[in-house]
Amino acid sequence: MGDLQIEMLHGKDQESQLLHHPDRVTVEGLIHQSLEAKEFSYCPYSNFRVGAALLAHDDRVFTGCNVENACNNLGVCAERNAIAKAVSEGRRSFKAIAIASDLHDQFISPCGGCRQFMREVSIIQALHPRRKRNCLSFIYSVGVVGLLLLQCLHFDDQSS
Ligand SMILES: O=c1ccn([C@H]2C[C@H](O)[C@@H](CO)O2)c(=O)[nH]1
Ligand SMILES: [Zn+2]
Repeated sequence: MGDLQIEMLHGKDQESQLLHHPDRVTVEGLIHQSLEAKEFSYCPYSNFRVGAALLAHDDRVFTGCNVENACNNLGVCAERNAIAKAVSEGRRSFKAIAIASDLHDQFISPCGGCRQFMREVSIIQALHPRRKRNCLSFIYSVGVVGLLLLQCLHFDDQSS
């Protein structure tokens, strides 16, 4: 992890100035855990391993990997698994999520279903590790939650 590089993808918008930015140690730990979670990926159909590490507001980390199924549409993405684990253990408020794949020169971008899930729990900071010229770098993406999925389904008063 010594050669970790940080690239900012977004983050200059006004709302991102108000966000809590995890410190470097936290970010490195989160990325590391997403890479570990990737090792558990069950993906015999796509052979595309994904791991996610989700940082809750109380600093607990919940990991998830993609879990595929012979019945294709039952497969679950890593991000959604991590979110479901965290919510089922009482967390609803999050600081950031790291998402790792085996892609080399590109970072992974969550699918529409995961964006809808992220929208529900207001995840707006995503860390996308990628390997580039033999060193691990990642994109630090900060955005406005509504931009995860334009005009997505949401209800404003479902705080309970
Ligand atoms: O952000 C993503 C993108 C894809 N996948 C999974 C779904 C499927 O199992 C495999 C190929 O799309 O990767 C994730 O878990 N997260
Ligand atoms: Zn997804």
